[in-house]
Amino acid sequence: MNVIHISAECYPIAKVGGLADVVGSLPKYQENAGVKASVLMPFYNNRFTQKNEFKTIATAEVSLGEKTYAYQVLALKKNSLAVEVIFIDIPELLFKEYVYSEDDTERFTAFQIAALDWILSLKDKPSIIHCHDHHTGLIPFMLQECYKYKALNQIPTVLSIHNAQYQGWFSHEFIHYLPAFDISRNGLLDWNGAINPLAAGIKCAWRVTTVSESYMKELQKDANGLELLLSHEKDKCVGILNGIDTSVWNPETDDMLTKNYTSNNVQTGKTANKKWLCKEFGFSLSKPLFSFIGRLVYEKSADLLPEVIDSILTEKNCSILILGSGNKVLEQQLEALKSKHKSNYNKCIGYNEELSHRIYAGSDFLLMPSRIEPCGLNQLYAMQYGTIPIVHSTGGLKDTVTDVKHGGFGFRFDHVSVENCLKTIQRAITYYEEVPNLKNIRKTMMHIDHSWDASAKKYNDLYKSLKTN
Ligand SMILES: Nc1ncnc2c1ncn2[C@@H]1O[C@H](COP(=O)(O)OP(=O)(O)O[C@H]2O[C@H](CO)[C@@H](O)[C@H](O)[C@H]2O)[C@@H](O)[C@H]1O
Repeated sequence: MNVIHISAECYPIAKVGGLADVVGSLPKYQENAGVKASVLMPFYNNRFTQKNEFKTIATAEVSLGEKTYAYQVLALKKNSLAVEVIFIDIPELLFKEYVYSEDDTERFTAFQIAALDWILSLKDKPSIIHCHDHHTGLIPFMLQECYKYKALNQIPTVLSIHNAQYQGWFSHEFIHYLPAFDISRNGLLDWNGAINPLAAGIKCAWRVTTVSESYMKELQKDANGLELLLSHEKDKCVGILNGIDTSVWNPETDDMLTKNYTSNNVQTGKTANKKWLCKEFGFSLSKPLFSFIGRLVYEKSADLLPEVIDSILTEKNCSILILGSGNKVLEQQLEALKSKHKSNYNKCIGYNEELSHRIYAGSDFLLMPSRIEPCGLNQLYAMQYGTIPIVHSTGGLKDTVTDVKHGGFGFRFDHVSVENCLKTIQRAITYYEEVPNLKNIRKTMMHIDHSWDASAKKYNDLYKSLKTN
């Protein structure tokens, strides 16, 4: 059995967020569990593509309405990645520095058509096509409905929803971008009067997965307009919790850290990493350090951060560090707070992979007040590095973090508000001050197996249940 994952992001090639981490790691673990896995993604103009050499394995053209774009299918000359990755290079559309841009309808529609044209040309076809998020949501529809893909329509499709907030909507006036199909079937593309690639994927994929069980249930009540569809299709939906790549996220071997450590020397290891952060960002080593890493958007409750930071630092004895980018007004507010809280607040506005590893290792607590968190990887990385997560009880956060008051290893609160964030941070500060040694809770967290082993097997079993021949 062989699966091809089709995705806009894949770590370490192109990463905006957690989607890249999943597509960069799940296939490796699937291979270990006996299913051959590869990745098909766009060819961007970024550090990875500049630093590596590629060979052309096919050339062709893709049409979007009246326009035609030449493209190549590329593979790495020397593959140092754990799985095979194939690239669709449409220079006029996809070859940009950043993964996403304003013309994503054209970019990702062309990418999906080129991807299927290439699969159609293969002698050995994949046994499963696994799509990720709305950027690849048209694929299950096209396989099922477009005349030219008839030869592929017995290949089972799986669509994973990493984030249902983004759906890739575009107007019906662009329906001619898609290869020919029976137009009376265009209702499959529609949701609320627009072409909705995520909705089309949910309707047409053989199975739909969400990245945690709780998120699957939540989507039936709150899915940015798709609630009805998701409750209607619930029998083909399954929640499979994300894992983490322990060859990348491992404090014992992570070469981005100041000092490597295991659960046996977690205290000294974390202190050495905290010292580096405190020196770099001007904090006192003796105060508990709370960090936030992520996209500065509403789903992550990033809009609450300025008020939370200002209140907590006016009253309490702790330090706060923010790493993220997103909403520009919020970025400015977070910048401005620095002049008021010089010695115990700092921020890095931008994207910095290495710093994120150092923050997971050197912080005492990681803040994740997300309003919506389909799975969340940050809390898993934090726990892997012995850092205590503070989370809103939602989605995957609810499925992976148990509160200390129930014998667990984190702090949870139920409703998102500045007040509840503050109360929970206060609870964590008291815990930090009163529990003489956080070693035990850190050790407990570090011993939990968050690797992909169990979940990769669940995906493989799901594929096997869909096999048609
Ligand atoms: N400024 C920055 N600098 C460096 N690194 C940064 C960064 N901002 C974010 N990151 C990194 O990006 C990743 C974020 O992953 P998450 O899964 O927590 O959220 P995201 O919303 O992107 O993913 C969506 O998809 C994933 C995967 O399914 C789900 O877990 C999640 O709930 C869903 O919202 C982590 O690796 C984090 O360290």
